[in-house]
Amino acid sequence: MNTFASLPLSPLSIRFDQEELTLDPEGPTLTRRMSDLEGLFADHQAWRKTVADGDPVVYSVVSSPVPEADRELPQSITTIQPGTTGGELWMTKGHQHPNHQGEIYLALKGRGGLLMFDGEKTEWIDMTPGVIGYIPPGWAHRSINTGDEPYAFLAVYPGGAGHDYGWVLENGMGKRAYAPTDGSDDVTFTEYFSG
Ligand SMILES: O=P(O)(O)OC[C@H]1O[C@H](O)[C@H](O)[C@@H](O)[C@@H]1O
Ligand SMILES: [Fe+2]
Repeated sequence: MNTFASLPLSPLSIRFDQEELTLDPEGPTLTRRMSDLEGLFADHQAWRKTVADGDPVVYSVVSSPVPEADRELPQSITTIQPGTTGGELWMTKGHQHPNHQGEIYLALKGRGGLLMFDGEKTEWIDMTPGVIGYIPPGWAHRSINTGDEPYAFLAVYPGGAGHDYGWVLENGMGKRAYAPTDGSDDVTFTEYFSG
């Protein structure tokens, strides 16, 4: 729940700035630095070094004022910076919705991937501007920047869906995505070992 939840609900026009990747009016925002992604990259030593070497911002999320409340339909723009840690592409923490509800993403800028895991199978969608990725109920989801500029996407999700980060720490995401080493554009995948 956020501080906007008590506002009266009325129809709302929200302006999206394609260059700045901002929303106006703006609701809650968050910034995740490398230190916020503890236990998620396979190479813990590389993760620790990146934290010690300046703890860069990995991604930020700006939301509209639509509250995360039951029956509401909030939306947010997530922008992931390009980079790798131990070869693994920079990514969101990833989460499961505790009460299994769907979500859609629309790629806006840059190049990325939508990795989904239902506890057994993984699915990957290449996200380039204009692609809508559908996350069915019960699939944990993580976004990954596969390019060399910021990757941004719009998310629209049920306000009561919630974010379960422990599920991903416990179950992983099935696969990990690494930058290509052969000069191609192809992401390399490895099986998930939480290490
Ligand atoms: O919550 P994370 O896994 O860190 O992902 C970052 C964000 O991605 C999308 O924008 C989702 O709709 C947000 O709800 C989520 O917070
Ligand atoms: Fe979600």
